Amino acid sequence: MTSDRTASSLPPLLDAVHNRETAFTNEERHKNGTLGLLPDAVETLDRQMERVLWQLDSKSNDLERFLHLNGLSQRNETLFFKVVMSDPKRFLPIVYDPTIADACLQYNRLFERPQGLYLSLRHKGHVKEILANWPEKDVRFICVSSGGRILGLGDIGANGMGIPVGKLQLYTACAAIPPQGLMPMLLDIGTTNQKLIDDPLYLGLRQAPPSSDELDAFVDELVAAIQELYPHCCLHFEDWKGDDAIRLLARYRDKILCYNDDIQGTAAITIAGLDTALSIKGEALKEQRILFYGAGSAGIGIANMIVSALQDEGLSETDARARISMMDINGLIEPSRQDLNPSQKVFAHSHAATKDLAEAVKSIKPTVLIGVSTNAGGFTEEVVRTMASINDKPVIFALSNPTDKAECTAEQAYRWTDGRALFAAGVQFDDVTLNGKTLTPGQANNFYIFPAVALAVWATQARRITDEVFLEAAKATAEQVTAEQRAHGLLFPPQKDVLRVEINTAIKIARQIFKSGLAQVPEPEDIVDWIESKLYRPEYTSANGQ
Ligand SMILES: O=C([O-])CC(=O)C(=O)O
Ligand SMILES: [Mg+2]
Repeated sequence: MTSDRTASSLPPLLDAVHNRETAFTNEERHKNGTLGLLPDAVETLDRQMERVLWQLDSKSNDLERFLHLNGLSQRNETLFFKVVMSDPKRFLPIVYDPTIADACLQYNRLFERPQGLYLSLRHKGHVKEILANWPEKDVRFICVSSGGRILGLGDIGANGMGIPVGKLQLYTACAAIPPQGLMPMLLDIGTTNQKLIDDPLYLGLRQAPPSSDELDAFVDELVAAIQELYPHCCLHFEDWKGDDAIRLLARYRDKILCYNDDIQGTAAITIAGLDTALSIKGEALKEQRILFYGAGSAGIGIANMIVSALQDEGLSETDARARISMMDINGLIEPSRQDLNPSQKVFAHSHAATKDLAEAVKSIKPTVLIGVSTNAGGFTEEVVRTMASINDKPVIFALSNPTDKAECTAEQAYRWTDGRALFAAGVQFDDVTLNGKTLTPGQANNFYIFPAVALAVWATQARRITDEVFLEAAKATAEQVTAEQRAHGLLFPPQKDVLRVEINTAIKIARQIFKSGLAQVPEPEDIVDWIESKLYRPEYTSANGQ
């Protein structure tokens, strides 16, 4: 991200990167020809933010606020980040999950201006030419989705573009990574979503997705083009269909700089939550019996990372896997199942076949129940009450999102366990008051992890991203929950501190990358100062290429 952003061929008021709008001084207006194109007042960034906050207050719902902020991001990038970073607890749920889910469902209808690179299967054989059309020449991260599994919404094809755009905004908002050099990408491979195919306003390819072989060949072409055009670029896979996600990560993880946020990022934040929950319970991970409800890319990713963490506690791989059971839409994963993929098969333990989660909970007696099913309400009263009868402090994570896909709500988890649950969800639920006590549910969302990983990877120019990086991120995140916060049942650091937390996490990860020999820059003497000096700040300064 060393390119010179001071030069631009766009008129100043149409160039979101350099635009200061009413903050252009009279002298600047003379120079850049905007005199008279702006009202008389010359304002500070803070004053401009005051206006945006007023405008947001006057909107009637979060989708309108999302659209307003999205428009702002395309008009004045600095002001956009100033607003979002001023109050992450308030704005993350607006620019990102859960509001972004509403936006993605209607993305083709809300569409005004393209915000990322659309790479259509139609462009097969010409991927490099298409990539070269992107105006920024020093691309450091590409967040790419096929739209095949967006959040808990299923396949929404090209409407999925909202996610790479939103995820990359979080690189900056949560870890102060400079926004230039970040490319959102939608790999338009078609969709199985007939409703969208039939919608006259749909913007993507109107055909069924290709075979996995054809898809892999297309992604191979993409990877080759990226390596040629952007040799320092990290490929961030996001929201692919489960099988594609697992297969593509296995295909590239040892060959190129890449990661899959749904597999590795979600796993890391879940491990961080488990770490905090177990410290509250005063127990070790190896003492737990863990049941997953959902066995797609997120479930498998979390399960595998728990296995790695258990191996670190001294267990063999077989013993570690024995502590994990999984259930999916077709029932408990056990050896008689004929439909299992290789990543699921290793978690098939002898047990009678069942499709009933409550029954599985009664017989397996898990201490930890993790929902990654997108089956809203899957954690029924019977399931949660059974968890409460087995455990003094049941650990219940209902990770499916957006809000209306969660396996249970925070209120249900607390009420059905008499306030004893150590609960987290993929989205933020409000505090719950029960018997005069206020309980604060955690948000086990990968936004605590992937921006920090990206900051460390960018700063160190890491060659590869290993699972150890994500385990380090999990550990560093959990460590930042104070004893006092733990005493209140908080499983994650407060969202208002997300930027500080992730910078601290990135520093720990960077140390680990240097130690592992995967860094491609010399280790600085003072790693803290070194990272701090690279951070983006939403100010109108020359440091931000203004
Ligand atoms: O985006 C989120 O909130 C978490 C995530 O990666 C997903 O659900 O795919
Ligand atoms: Mg995702």
